Amino acid sequence: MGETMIGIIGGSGVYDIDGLEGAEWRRVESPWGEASDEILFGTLGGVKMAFLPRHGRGHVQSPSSINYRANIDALKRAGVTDVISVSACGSFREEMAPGDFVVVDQFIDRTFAREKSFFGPGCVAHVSVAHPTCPRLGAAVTEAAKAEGIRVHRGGTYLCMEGPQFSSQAESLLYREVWKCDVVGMTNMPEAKLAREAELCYASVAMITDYDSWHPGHDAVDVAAVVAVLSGNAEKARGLVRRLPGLLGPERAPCPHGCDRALEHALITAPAQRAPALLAKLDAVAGRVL
Ligand SMILES: CSC[C@H]1O[C@H](OP(=O)(O)O)[C@H](O)[C@@H]1O
Ligand SMILES: Nc1ncnc2[nH]cnc12
Repeated sequence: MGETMIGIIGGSGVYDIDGLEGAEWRRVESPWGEASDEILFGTLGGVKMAFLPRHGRGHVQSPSSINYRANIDALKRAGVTDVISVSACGSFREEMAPGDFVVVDQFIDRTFAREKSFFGPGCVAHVSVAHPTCPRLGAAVTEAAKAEGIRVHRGGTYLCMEGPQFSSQAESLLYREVWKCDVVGMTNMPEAKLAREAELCYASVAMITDYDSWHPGHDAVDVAAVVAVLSGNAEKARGLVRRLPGLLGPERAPCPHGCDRALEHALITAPAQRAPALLAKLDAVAGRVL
């Protein structure tokens, strides 16, 4: 039995969390470069917490400039076991209205200008992302949202676009009507894939801010519309986070879905052929199996 450390990745509008005992911002060095910001450490209800603002305090990183590898590596290196992302998203469903939360369970990755793996020449690995989110964590997040009185939908497909521009109406209709996606954002990929490579449980909460640009009864999304809904959503997200320690507890059993053993059969490079420089960088992410 290990110790739980809950990692929260805060998206647009969520640049800190409150109520942590012994709260302290600390930089975590990573061989993968600079994380988006320092990490806020502390405890909540006796459970260790680590909070990282995805875009940095003051929102300085764009979806394409975020160093997702450094962020996930820094969280893993700091001892995080479970990662919960809270993200501002557009909705493709009438019933997933601005102000609602959606506990995402699937992704379509349309990003193309990001580093997507910790592995590569000298140490090749292929993890499964058939089920990219952890159902145990998703259940806890759903329960936390319900306990906070948030309108929450369990399950949904998140279309991750490169951005930074919002979608054209034709893209919005394609994602909604042909691909049957539920929400759209710019950041959960490759974050979720990297969390899986790092053997971290990952859940994602989409905080709906708008109807993107498909809805005949609503203007196409812009930042002003997102920000108008964001502050209320951010308060709800903080309430949700405060409920998590009570639901997850300080002691952590192995993940029943195997997220924490994702690398068990993923490495394919022959041990004698593995590149020492890459292995050194993989110490936190893959040290368990190397
Ligand atoms: C400010 S609107 C677009 C911006 O908001 C979302 O960020 P996050 O996923 O970190 O909450 C979206 O992905 C874009 O980065
Ligand atoms: N409509 C939208 N598209 C992409 N990212 C978003 N973040 C919030 N709303 C969004």
